[in-house]
Amino acid sequence: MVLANELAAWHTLQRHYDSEAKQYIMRELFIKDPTRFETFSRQFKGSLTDAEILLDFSKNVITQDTFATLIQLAKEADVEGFRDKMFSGEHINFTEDRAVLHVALRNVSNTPIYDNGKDVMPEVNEVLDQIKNTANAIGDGSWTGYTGKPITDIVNIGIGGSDLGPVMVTEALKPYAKPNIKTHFVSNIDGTHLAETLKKVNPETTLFIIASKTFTTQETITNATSAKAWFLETAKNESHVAKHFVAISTNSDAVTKFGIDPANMFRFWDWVGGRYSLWSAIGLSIAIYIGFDNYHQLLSGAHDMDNHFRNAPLEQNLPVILGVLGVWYNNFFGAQTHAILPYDQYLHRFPAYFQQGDMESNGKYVTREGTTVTYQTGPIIWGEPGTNGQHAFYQLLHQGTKIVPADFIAPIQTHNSIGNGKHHEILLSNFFAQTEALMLGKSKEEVISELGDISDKEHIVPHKIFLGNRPTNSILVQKITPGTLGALIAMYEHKIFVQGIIWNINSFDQWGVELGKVLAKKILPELQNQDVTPVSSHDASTNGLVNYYKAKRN
Ligand SMILES: O=P(O)(O)OC[C@H]1O[C@](O)(CO)[C@@H](O)[C@@H]1O
Repeated sequence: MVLANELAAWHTLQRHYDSEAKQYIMRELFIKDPTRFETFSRQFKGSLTDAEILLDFSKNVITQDTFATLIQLAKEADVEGFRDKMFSGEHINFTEDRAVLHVALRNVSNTPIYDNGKDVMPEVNEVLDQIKNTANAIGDGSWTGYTGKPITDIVNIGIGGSDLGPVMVTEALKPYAKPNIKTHFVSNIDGTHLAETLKKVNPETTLFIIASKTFTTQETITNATSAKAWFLETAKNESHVAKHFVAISTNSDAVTKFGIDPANMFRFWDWVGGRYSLWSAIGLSIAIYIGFDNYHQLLSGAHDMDNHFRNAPLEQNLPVILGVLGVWYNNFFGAQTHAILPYDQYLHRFPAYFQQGDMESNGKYVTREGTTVTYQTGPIIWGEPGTNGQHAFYQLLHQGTKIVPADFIAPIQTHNSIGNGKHHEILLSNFFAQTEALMLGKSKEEVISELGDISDKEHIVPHKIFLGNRPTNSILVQKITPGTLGALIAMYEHKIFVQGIIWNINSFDQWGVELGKVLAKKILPELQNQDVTPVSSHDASTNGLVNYYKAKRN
């Protein structure tokens, strides 16, 4: 595979950008083409769930030529070929020699999917049954604690992909929560996270889910060990652990060594990347919280989107469209970041979830061939829910010096139609107004005509001008249901896939998180050592910081 910027379509895009596209003014493009919304919007409708998504990408700095060439870029990068390799279990995560098969976990149509010649579906379904049985037993109160009381609280202990997905989804699907179960999440090694959670729960009625693909992650194992010690302070007897601790992992030896009964282990496989693992048993807390049927809808919504990604022509394909538009701004306009702005309070962790999903996948400078890229790769992902973001950072979006392409996401129907729907209409009026304002801007003439007599106000005119022409996608869904959420998440996962293929990087490993972990393990014994002799094994700054800490800590 050649570098992305060696592809013919990339050169065409560069010429197109230099010669005309960088001067495109969206408000003029809209005047020229009254059908621009119809040309640049697509609809997705799930067949297994109620998921419906409208993607309006007409407020982008593109023409039909731009769009056709962006799609051509995806073709030349062989997005379709790599997509098919992913679905057929090829080891496209070649640095770890692994298949990338999170799609198998939501393959509710149950067609065979192979890894190393073996159909993975029977094992996937076995674990799915185990999830179902556990979620049902906790939901109906038949899973009881060591004193015979039903479980009322779930504490998921995990970090990164073993935390962010369940946190985001349980927040997003709160309207579907079972009334008798509360969920809590402990991820940070900072003891405060565990301590504050333990204050809220009772050992007799709490189930701890230890979620770790590797079961070696320092934060998770330390938190799990402290949680077990806390539990045993009251329960006293080790044999009670079986009713209160389950594990989700690929590492059964480490789970057994930790003291969790193998019967209480939910397995998953090395072909599930951590940041794609909410579809595996890592989603157990979700299934317990919203019930298995809703959890199944979540998987089905994602499966619908998988089918769309596999089968829709590229120019109709939502993940492909989002992917190539991101490349357009990242690589031709020099955008450094991409904002995800959900106009739905339930989606308040959606941007944080895709910080890992996107940045751990595509934050890489080495190509699949091991050379250094000569172009930008993954953007910085960030965002907050609307309208809070408006009152915080939108000033920069509207009048700052940086280009920030943004996705605006909103549901047509709210779960909370309080005030006779007034809140939701105000929310949506802001959703529509923001993308309009970002695109249109406000000219000098408009400012002057608004101000009327400007004789004593001329100096403020420049401050009130909005240049506009700031690109956004509007993503309208019918309602945040389990099916819709599943489809939305899968849409973004595949968008990340498309971009990784175009940039010719491996989106499925994460070597970049290792170095800091290794150095922390070297520093820990130096902190544990009470010897006051200053450390000198690091650079001057790190020595200085460690020694300052050691001198001041007592
Ligand atoms: O599930 P584990 O093995 O505890 O890993 C947690 C997280 O740590 C990482 O490996 C990197 O920090 C993530 O990819 C992963 O989601």
